[in-house]
Amino acid sequence: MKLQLALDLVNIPEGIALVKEVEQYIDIVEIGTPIVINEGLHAVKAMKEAFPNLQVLADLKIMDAGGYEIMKAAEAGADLITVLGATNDSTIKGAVAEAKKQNKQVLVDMINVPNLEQRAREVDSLGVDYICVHTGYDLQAEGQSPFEDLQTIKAAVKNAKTAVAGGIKLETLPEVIKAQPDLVIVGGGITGQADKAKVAAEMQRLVQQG
Ligand SMILES: O=C([C@H](O)CO)[C@H](O)[C@H](O)COP(=O)(O)O
Repeated sequence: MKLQLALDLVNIPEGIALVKEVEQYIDIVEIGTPIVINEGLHAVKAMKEAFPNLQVLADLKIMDAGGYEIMKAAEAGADLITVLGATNDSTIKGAVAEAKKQNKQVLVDMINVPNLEQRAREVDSLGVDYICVHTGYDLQAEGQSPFEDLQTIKAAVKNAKTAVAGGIKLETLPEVIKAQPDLVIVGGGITGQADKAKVAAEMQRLVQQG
């Protein structure tokens, strides 16, 4: 099981400073969608240059032009790129084909997919690397969480690895780990803490313990 730190509400220098605090406790650093919107793919390039030993995920949430957008993220140095499960199969197939060519990985974000079980099975047959359940900020604010959805995809997905994101905190991490995802994605649960290194270290301990 791996731990991914999601950076969302920071600029490039703030993001690099933050990762320096927790670098040894994480496997993957995510350049979140808000950063890509603010700073472009330069943020991915800057993070990869600053931390060549970490994997960098570009949270592009690709909805169309799958092959082209994967190619651009790969050029910037991304190791993993997100595509939305809500899009059509052609976009996902194009993304997967380009990612394989570039030796990169595709994480499909199932945010707001209504027929989760059925769509997870379909997406799983398209050769993607990860299928991720995700409760976004707006539904987190309404009290929702991704924990039940994680059980659903764990039962449905046979080929891809599974991932979970959305409001995970140190207190809720043991519940998440019980469902045995391959990847746990944490943003505010680390970035919003006063002692980020302490929380990240404890999260790493729990995740590695499985
Ligand atoms: O993907 C995310 C969100 O949609 C903003 O782009 C976050 O990175 C993801 O939800 C993880 O962050 P937390 O919910 O703060 O753990």
